[in-house]
Amino acid sequence: MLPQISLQEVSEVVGHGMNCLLSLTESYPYLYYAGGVVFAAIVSQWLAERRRNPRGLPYPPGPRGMPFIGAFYKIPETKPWAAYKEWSKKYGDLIFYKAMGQNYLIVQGVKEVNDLFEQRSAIYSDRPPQPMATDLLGWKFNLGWHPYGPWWRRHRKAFHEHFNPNVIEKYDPVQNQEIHRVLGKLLREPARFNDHIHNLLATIIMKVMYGITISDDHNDPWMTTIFESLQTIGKAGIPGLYLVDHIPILKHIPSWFPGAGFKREAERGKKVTDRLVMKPYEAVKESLRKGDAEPSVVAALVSDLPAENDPTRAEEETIAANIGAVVYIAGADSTASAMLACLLGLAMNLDAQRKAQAEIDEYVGPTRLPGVSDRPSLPYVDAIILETLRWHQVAPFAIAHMTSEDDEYDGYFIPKGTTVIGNAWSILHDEALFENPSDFNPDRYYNNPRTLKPDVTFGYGRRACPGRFFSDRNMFAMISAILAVFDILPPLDEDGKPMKLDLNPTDGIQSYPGPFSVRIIPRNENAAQLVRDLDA
Ligand code: HEM
Repeated sequence: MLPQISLQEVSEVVGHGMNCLLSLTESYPYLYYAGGVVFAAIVSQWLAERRRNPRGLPYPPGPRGMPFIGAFYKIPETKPWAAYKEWSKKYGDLIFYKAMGQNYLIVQGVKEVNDLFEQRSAIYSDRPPQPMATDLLGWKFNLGWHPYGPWWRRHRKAFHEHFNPNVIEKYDPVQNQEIHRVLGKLLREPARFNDHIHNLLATIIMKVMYGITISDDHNDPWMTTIFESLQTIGKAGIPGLYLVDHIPILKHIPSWFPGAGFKREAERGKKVTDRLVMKPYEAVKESLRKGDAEPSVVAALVSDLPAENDPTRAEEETIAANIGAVVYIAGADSTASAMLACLLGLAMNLDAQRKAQAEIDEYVGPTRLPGVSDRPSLPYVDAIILETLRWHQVAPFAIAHMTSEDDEYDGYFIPKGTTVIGNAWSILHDEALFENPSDFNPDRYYNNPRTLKPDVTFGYGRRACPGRFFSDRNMFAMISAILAVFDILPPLDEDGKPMKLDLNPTDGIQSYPGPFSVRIIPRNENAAQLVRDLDA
């Protein structure tokens, strides 16, 4: 998934951007020409769409807005997933609008999601171009932003070989070792649970991918590079915030050119991206040369590379390095966000917690932790995972898809190049499908196969998250282990009464539960001793 940046921030950036643009046009008249190019592009897009839609089919319903800027100013700033759900009362489950010359389609019904993303996946699997992020800042490595085509397919295949459900069992030893460590940390420093959970996922992924152990130290050099690169991509990760996203030809202007601040910004950021992708990759290659490499995905990819003189070698090396970097970027914080939501939900529903603990006590007993092999006997823990993924959307809008052909659906015209956004939140909070959808209630999934599973939380069609099996296995191992030895309780107020908790998810491409605290307390002395023994 992606770094967190809220729409509030986006709108501040855009507002600031507009002011800057106005002052820039005074200093750099070529921006008037750029404005002219945008204007011409909008007009030619309009003419082309009329030509390609000879029967004059309407667009799906939606806010129409003002000439040229379209409905840009109507795009909801906070909790847009809930705002779009409100819009559906007026427009239905398919909402279309134009903003700054770009077409947007919001899809928020089970049927529409299935009809478009799944049944027509051949034309609903592209991504909107983001020249600032991919070409200039070097985030081309991220398969999540690759255009739909052969290069994406080769990355996805390489990824799948190492993360499909039949092979991920091999990562269990790393996962379990790190879970034992984190239980020890939760016992010693329960108030820092947020840091521990983030660090746990980062550690598992760096070990699995590169065989690299990161330290708990905030200055760990690997973590510093990752953090810096997330900062550089924060703004550029939002498609359309930079002029160059609208006029890609601007990427060729030299960085010394007046007004080309974005090019200088990109040059600095690109160096960080190169470090992110190449440094750990080179470290693995070096360890392989010296013969002391830890087993890891990247070590396996490097070992499988074609011979030095093979013409495909360079491309295969790029794919190996790219896969290494993308797993951290896509996998660490997303799973951490879901894990934190789970802890919060459990603290809000002690009854659910007791049911899961009773199940664990009965089938696993007090002398060991549950493992993935116990899963068939622990259906309530499974219900907790499903409910967590339904209740809190880590990526409420997934990553935007784009149509690669014109389409007709239900009597409407959907042009090629439309940005298509699935609203998983709206589906998974539909009162017609889920009673009291804002409640964290795993009972709705317990022994109830008819309840809609939260699959859309992992995205759609051919672009659906390829890391979901790994993440699911991590979540089961972590949640069952935590529940076996700890109670997760709400904080107490001054009078010693449990405080009310709330999910209050953050805005952004990637969403986290709002700041909260819980008390994490060993269930009994036996459980505390088990944690100490495992962490020794
Ligand atoms: C709870 C955890 C996770 C959630 C909720 C999640 C969710 C998502 C979503 C919504 C997408 C976009 C799908 C679309 O565009 O339709 C996605 C893409 C992706 N995810 Fe995950 N993810 C999680 C964990 C992971 C993990 C652990 C990995 C790596 C091991 C991973 C790797 C990826 C990759 C590589 C993509 C891009 C796929 C493509 O564009 O073809 N994710 N994820």
